[in-house]
Amino acid sequence: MRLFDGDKLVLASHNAGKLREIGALLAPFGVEVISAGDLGFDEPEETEDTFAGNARIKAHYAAQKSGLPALSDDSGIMVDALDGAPGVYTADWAETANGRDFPMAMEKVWNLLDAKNAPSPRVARFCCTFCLAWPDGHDEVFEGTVEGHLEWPMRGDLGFGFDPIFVPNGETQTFAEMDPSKKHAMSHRSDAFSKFVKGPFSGRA
Ligand SMILES: O=P(O)(O)OP(=O)(O)OP(=O)(O)OC[C@H]1O[C@@H](n2cnc3c(O)ncnc32)[C@H](O)[C@@H]1O
Ligand SMILES: [Mg+2]
Repeated sequence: MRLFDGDKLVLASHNAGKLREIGALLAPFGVEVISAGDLGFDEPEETEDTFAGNARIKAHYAAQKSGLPALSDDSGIMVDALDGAPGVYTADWAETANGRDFPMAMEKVWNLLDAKNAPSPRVARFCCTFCLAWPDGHDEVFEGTVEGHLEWPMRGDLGFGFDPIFVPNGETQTFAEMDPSKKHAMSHRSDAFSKFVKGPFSGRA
């Protein structure tokens, strides 16, 4: 049985970094991928306070509009000494009147940690929740994490978002210094993707 009619999947994200990474993860599966932006879809409001809740909003919105299965990614960074912030609100912390400013958001996180005299290592984890939604309204959710800590100053210009200050456990490079294939091997996104592959994509690689 084919899981997707025409093997076409909408990626319900407007984040170029995520689209690049999910596209690379999906590449071996022979699925035709089209992004919500390519289809001219706007971004639904992310009104939930959980990764799964917002992932569901984005995936269902794209599945309903396109009539195709849609895969969304809601993600963020949780810092232990900030009680899990910015978490679900990671993108919001970067919002300015002129668009998103991630260096500013990273500096804000670091300054808050300094203000609290948070000890080192400043433990943090990236979380990623995928939602695969079908036009008939059902969905599946897959969650992934990667543990690590934050370092300052920012290092590296690969990756996106908070990558320049996140060092995964057992590594010395930030995600932004790593070759993308190395980040793929250990990231929260690849952790969620491995569960996705064991589900709907089982046996297809
Ligand atoms: O909602 P979509 O359109 O998918 O794109 P977004 O950028 O708004 O994505 P989120 O709402 O999920 O916000 C999560 C933010 O967390 C950050 N983030 C998520 N995964 C990351 C990663 O692998 N590396 C660095 N930062 C990441 C990134 O800055 C995102 O903007
Ligand atoms: Mg978003």
